[in-house]
Amino acid sequence: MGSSDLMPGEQQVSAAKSRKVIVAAAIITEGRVLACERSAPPEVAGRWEFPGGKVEPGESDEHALARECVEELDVRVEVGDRIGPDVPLAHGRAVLRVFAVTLLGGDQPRALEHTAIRWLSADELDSVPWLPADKPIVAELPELLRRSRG
Ligand SMILES: Nc1nc2c([nH]c(=O)n2[C@H]2C[C@H](O)[C@@H](COP(=O)(O)OP(=O)(O)OP(=O)(O)O)O2)c(=O)[nH]1
Repeated sequence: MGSSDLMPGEQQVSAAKSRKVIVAAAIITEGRVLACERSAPPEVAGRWEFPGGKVEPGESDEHALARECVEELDVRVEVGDRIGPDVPLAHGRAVLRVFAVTLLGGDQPRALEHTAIRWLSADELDSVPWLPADKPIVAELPELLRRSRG
């Protein structure tokens, strides 16, 4: 059955199911968040983001996030609350979903896939060129960072 055979409500459910979710981690430690400079592809290289990637079929958001943090930064993490809304990407075919994350076991991130990584305080959030979709998430961070200073 093609999507044109579906009733309008069913089409919405079908669209939501096929929408890819990109999960990303705002890793927060002592009032700072980890920002990562993309190395590829060329159209986004040099822009800054939160580490993360696509949720694979059958995988939970939390599992995908933990997997990406190991692959990209070689760190173990505990996944906390969502930050901000789902942000539409790629003409609505994907969404960016960001979670607050903390490091486990004293692990220290290493840039295995990024050009550079940098810990930013609330006052430094505007010092890097974020990917456009990250801006509404970054706007939520000053409050969270102040609270994490303890
Ligand atoms: N990881 C990540 N991707 C983001 C952010 N903001 C944003 O617009 N994106 C976009 C860039 C990419 O088009 C897409 C994620 O692609 P990706 O290369 O990180 O993930 P992937 O799972 O396809 O790749 P990989 O980890 O398997 O190499 O989402 C962000 O903060 N973090």
